[in-house]
Amino acid sequence: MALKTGTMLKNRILFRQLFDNASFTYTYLLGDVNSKECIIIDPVLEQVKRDFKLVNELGLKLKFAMNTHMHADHITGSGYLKQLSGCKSVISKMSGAQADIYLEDEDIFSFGNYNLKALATPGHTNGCLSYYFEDQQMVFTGDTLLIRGCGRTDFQEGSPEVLYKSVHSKIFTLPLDTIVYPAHDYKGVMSSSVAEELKFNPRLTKSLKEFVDIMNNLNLDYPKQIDKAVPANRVCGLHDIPDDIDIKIK
Ligand SMILES: N[C@@H](CCC(=O)N[C@@H](CSS)C(=O)NCC(=O)O)C(=O)O
Ligand SMILES: [Fe+2]
Repeated sequence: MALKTGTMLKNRILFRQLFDNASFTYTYLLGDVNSKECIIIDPVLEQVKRDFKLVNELGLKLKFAMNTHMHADHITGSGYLKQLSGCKSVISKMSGAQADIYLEDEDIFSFGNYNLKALATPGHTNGCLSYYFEDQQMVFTGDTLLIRGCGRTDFQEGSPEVLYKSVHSKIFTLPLDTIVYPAHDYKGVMSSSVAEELKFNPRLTKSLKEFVDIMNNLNLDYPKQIDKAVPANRVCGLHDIPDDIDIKIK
């Protein structure tokens, strides 16, 4: 039986930050307590059953499974969530990935009584979007802006110059107390703020020239799942996963 929620604080948003400890990915659940509509941002395939169980326990109805970009390090849970819930999948038009709904810069989308705005923030990939939730002073930055870091720019059409411009023009211009929720953190930090990143981000506080130099010398290994994740994510992740199949990527 679904939990009864929202009896005291009618306008409070239902918000959960969920974690996948294999890929260090944060998945976000946002729900409208009144209408019961909810969305999920950046679901991970291996965690779909956990996330969908939570949606049901909270008495919510999933409207959109959204991605901030075509991920390279994990397979999105969008396809499987579609299969389980009948929700629509959402990604940017520029991502080159299949989805039911495509967003572009400044597009507004809603769940329940709430609106979010898509901000085109390319640089990590061409199709990176950040999702700005002005009403709750939140921004979901995907891999564009990480906490004290940023997405790498050495594959998937990455460009340090483009990423620098995206962050400075689209994220750092948001109200200073906007809370930044990234797609990953590798050090256990869960959120930041625009003010904090403007002051302490060791990459993006530098000049463009210094930033480009840093990004061109990160020398990171490619994500372990890249060869499976990108082709799967191009078709909205995997669908129809039977119960007896171990969906963990070896
Ligand atoms: N070791 C991980 C991949 C780590 C990684 O490359 N992370 C990406 C975001 S996922 S596309 C990134 O942009 N990192 C930036 C950084 O500075 O770490 C794996 O094998 O999956
Ligand atoms: Fe990424």
